This record gives sequence, C-alpha cells and structure tokens, in this order.
Amino acid sequence: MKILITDPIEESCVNILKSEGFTVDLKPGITKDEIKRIINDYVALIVRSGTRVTADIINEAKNLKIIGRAGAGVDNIDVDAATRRGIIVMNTPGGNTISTAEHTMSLILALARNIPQACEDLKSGNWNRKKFIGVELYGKTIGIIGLGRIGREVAIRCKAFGMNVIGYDPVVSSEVARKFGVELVAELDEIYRRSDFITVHVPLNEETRGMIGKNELLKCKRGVRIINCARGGIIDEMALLEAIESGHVAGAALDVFSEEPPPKDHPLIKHPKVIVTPHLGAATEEAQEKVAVQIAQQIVDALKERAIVGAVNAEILQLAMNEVIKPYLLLAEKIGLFQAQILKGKVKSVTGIFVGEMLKNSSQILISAFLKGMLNYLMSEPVNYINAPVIAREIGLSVSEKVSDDSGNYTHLLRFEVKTDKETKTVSGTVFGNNDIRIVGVDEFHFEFKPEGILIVYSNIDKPGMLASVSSILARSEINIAGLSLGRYGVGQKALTVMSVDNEIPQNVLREISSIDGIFDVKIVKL
Ligand SMILES: NC(=O)C1=CN([C@@H]2O[C@H](COP(=O)(O)OP(=O)(O)OC[C@H]3O[C@@H](n4cnc5c(N)ncnc54)[C@H](O)[C@@H]3O)[C@@H](O)[C@H]2O)C=CC1
Ligand SMILES: O=C(O)CCC(=O)C(=O)O
Repeated sequence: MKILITDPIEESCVNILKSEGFTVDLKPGITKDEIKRIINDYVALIVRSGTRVTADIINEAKNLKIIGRAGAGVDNIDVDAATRRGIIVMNTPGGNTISTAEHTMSLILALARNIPQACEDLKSGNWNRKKFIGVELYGKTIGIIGLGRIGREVAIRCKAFGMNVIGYDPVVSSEVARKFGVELVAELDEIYRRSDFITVHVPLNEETRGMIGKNELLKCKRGVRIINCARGGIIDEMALLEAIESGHVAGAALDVFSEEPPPKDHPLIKHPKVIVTPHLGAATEEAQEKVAVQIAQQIVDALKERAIVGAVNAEILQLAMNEVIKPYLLLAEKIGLFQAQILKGKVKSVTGIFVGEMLKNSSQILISAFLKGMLNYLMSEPVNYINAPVIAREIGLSVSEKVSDDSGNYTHLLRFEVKTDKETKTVSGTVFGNNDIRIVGVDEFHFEFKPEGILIVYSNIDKPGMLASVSSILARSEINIAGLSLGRYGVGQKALTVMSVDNEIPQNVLREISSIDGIFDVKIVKL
C-alpha cells in the first residue's frame, strides 16, 4: 500500500510508515496538477498546511482511505468532499499545542515591547531608546477567544505574567475556564470592551471567518493590541489595517494570513506597528517531531484496522474497531443488504430500532452499517460508514432511530424498518454467542437463519406440498438445499420461506418456482 506526503515532514514519519510495510513517496512542493495525476495510486495522503486538498484532488483519489494532517487545522482540506467520498480526515492537534502557545507568548511580548522593530533599528546602526517604549503585561487584561488546547495554555502563561485573563468560548463552562485561571465572559462584546490584548485561538470555519471586522474593532478599547496565531481570515485584514492607521488599535502580531504566502507588498505586513512571522506557531523541533510521529502512528493504526484516532469526520469509526460491536455491525450491514433485495418500491425512510444498552449506545454506527449494506446494493458508487449518512441525506432518505424494550427473548436485538412508496418491511437480527449472526424476524414472521450465501425467499400459502414443489424443481436442476426456515401466521394462512442453497439459481429455475400456484414474491438474495 502506498502513502503520499506532499509537505515537508520529519523523517520519523517516513521511517515509521516504512517499518510497518508501507511504500512512501515524499514529494514536498509537488503541484496540484501533479497530485491529481498520481493520487489514484495512494491509500493515504499526509499534508501539513502547505497543500490545499481540494474537492477536485479528492475526486481523483479513487483508492484514498485517509487524509492525514500533521498538525491541528484542517481548513486546508475539503473535509465535506472527503466525507462525501468516504475518506477519513484525521489530524494531530495536541502535538503542536505547546509550541503554538509559546509562539503566541513570544508575539505578545514582542508586540508589547516593540522587539522586532527595535532589533531592526539597532541593526541598521541606530540607538533609539525612546522610540521603542513599550507596555507591561502585568495587570493588563487579555481576552482569549477560543479556550481549546492552545487558548488554555496561553491563559496559563498569561496568568504567570500577572495578567487578568478573560475568555470566550461557547462550549467551555465557567468552572473549566476557572481551572485555567480564566474568567469566562458570556458575550464577545465583553472581550472587546475590556481587553488590552486580544488573542484568537479558534478554528477557521464559516462562523469564525471575519469574526473580528470593522465593527468589532470599533467596540475594542482604544490602544488594544491584537494577536493572531490561529488562522488568517479570522480577523479581517483590511479592517485591522484601517484600525491601526487610525490609531484605534495600537499594534498587531500575526503569524497567519488569509493568503499564504501573502502577497509581497501586503500593506498590513509592511505596517511598522505590525509584527509578523511566516506561520511559525508549530515550527519547533519538538512539535514537528511529535506531529510527524503521531500522524504516522494514527495512519498505520487506521489502515491496519487497529484503532481510529484523531478522525475529524468519522468519530463513530472508533466503535467499528470494538470487538463486541463488530458482529452487530456485520449483522446490520447484512440486514441492509437483505432488505435492499427483498423490498418493493422506492425507499423513503429507514428507522433503526435498538434493544439493549450496548446497541442503543452504538445506534449511529449501526445505522451507518445498515445504510452501507442497503445503499451499496442500490447505488453504483461505493458507500462506507463515513459517507453513508451523507449519501442517505442527499437522496432524500429520512433516517431515524428508536429505542425499544420489546426484545422478544433477546438481550440485544437490532430491527430495521424500511418504508418504500409501496410497503413497509421490518427485519430483525441478533448475535448468538460471540459472533454467530442471525436474522430472527421478517415483518411479523419469526424464524432464524444465517444471513450468508444464496437464499431463496418467497411468500406462500401454508398448505401441504408447497415445499415439495420447490425442492423438486431445485433437485431437477441439481441445486442443493443447505438450510430452511419457515415462518407463518397459522395453518392455511400466509407464510414466508427462506431457503439457503449451495448453487446459483438460473433465471429459468426462478421462473418455474414463481409459477407454482400458492407461491409468490420469489426473490433471490445474495448476502
Ligand atoms: N500558527 C500555527 O502554526 C498553528 C495554528 N493553530 C491553529 O490554532 C487554532 C486553535 O487550535 P487548538 O487550540 O488546537 O484548537 P481546539 O479545537 O483545541 O480549540 C478551538 C476552540 O475554539 C472554540 N471555538 C470554536 N468556535 C468559536 C467561536 N466562534 N468563538 C469562540 N470560540 C470558538 C472551540 O469551542 C474550541 O474550544 C486553530 O485555528 C488551529 O488551526 C494550531 C496549531 C499551530
Ligand atoms: O504544519 C504547520 O507547520 C502548521 C501548523 C498549523 O497551523 C496547525 O497545526 O494548525
């Protein structure tokens, strides 16, 4: 299996992948067109922030299973396109947290004391001490937007400098924030109103793009200093430039830009009150080593189906590695495949019904497994656990789940009810022992059969001779019956027969069985 790496990465990444038996092509600086031309050969792609993994690359990548980001931000990867194609996107966010928090502190200090400007001035032969008077951090208020991994480490360090730390993050509670010395505020406006320094540590997404613009800067204290070591585009660059030129913002420290590398004559970068670094937050020996090792290990574990760690679009996949859940996933997939082959009409909705605590807790991945089984039969494109819910949504399939205590006699029972424009069909299954999967019900009929191999499924009137008629046709065609299950309402009423056979059923045999009086809806099901 081949893995492509398109950004510079520590050697340890390549060594780990090779030692696990993978072929690695290291091609930093490769063009987009070249990636598109060769990507089909690879099962995994590893990038840092230098490669934009766009939908057109992803659509060429027919064999790609994983896109690995050696680092935190996945905004350079079209995660939706990857999910649609069933490709896992994973990152290694923890590996560069400390380095980025330390770089943020370097920028805060350098901004407060004009260090880059003073350094440049002295190197050009001057000795200006007055020109570079700065401000102390001690006693100042810093507003941290985004109290995730990096935001929290920045908070701890700012506290050590005697700063008053306030923060905003919609998912962090006041109690958690307090542990890091942060006073959580309820509104961003309070950050703008109270802060002497503002630092952003949020991901770049539709919500955060341009979140600090002209209006927000106007709400800030006069003389505020702004730091961005997260992503370019979170702060509107032109609005920031205007606010600095007007004197409302005293200065800015930027590690990241809306376009990277930025244009050479970028007026914000050129401004004397702005200090910049070329996306160096994670650029330490330690961070690069950590993310290189982490991404290599995560990719090996995922490709060898040992564990899924760091997936940003497939959290549920970790459950697919759970040995206890695995047989139920196979069962759900087989039920989906079975349903797809016996249903009449166009599928409108699917409801997963789960009995037993373990199944209730795994409902999402069980539904994905069912959809994988059903949609792979009904559609021409490959469907897996990752893209199954997306494809279901796209084709307008309504998917829901219910919990139930109606278990029959089973501790754990899966039931999938599918509604089409013509009928409703419910199929239930369970697992005996550790991994003996069984279908135990179709609609109101109870029986037990292994969902595997070739099955003949038909409805019939429960009267003598039905089975004999079918078996004599099969015998004449030298088709061996391997197993038989019968479910019926009552004597003389409707019944359902599931017959497992050892050989393929030719069309003429199928027609002959279908023509038997009292037998209808004959289907060949392959599982
Ligand atoms: N300059 C560099 O080299 C590096 C930059 N980064 C960037 O730093 C940023 C933070 O990274 P981590 O701390 O690892 O991420 P994280 O995922 O641990 O934390 C992000 C936090 O932002 C919060 N958040 C999301 N939307 C928000 C909003 N609208 N308002 C306020 N808070 C919001 C989330 O709830 C979360 O707590 C990311 O943009 C990442 O790409 C990360 C590593 C290196
Ligand atoms: O790969 C890098 O050096 C950039 C790191 C980064 O921006 C991230 O991890 O989000």
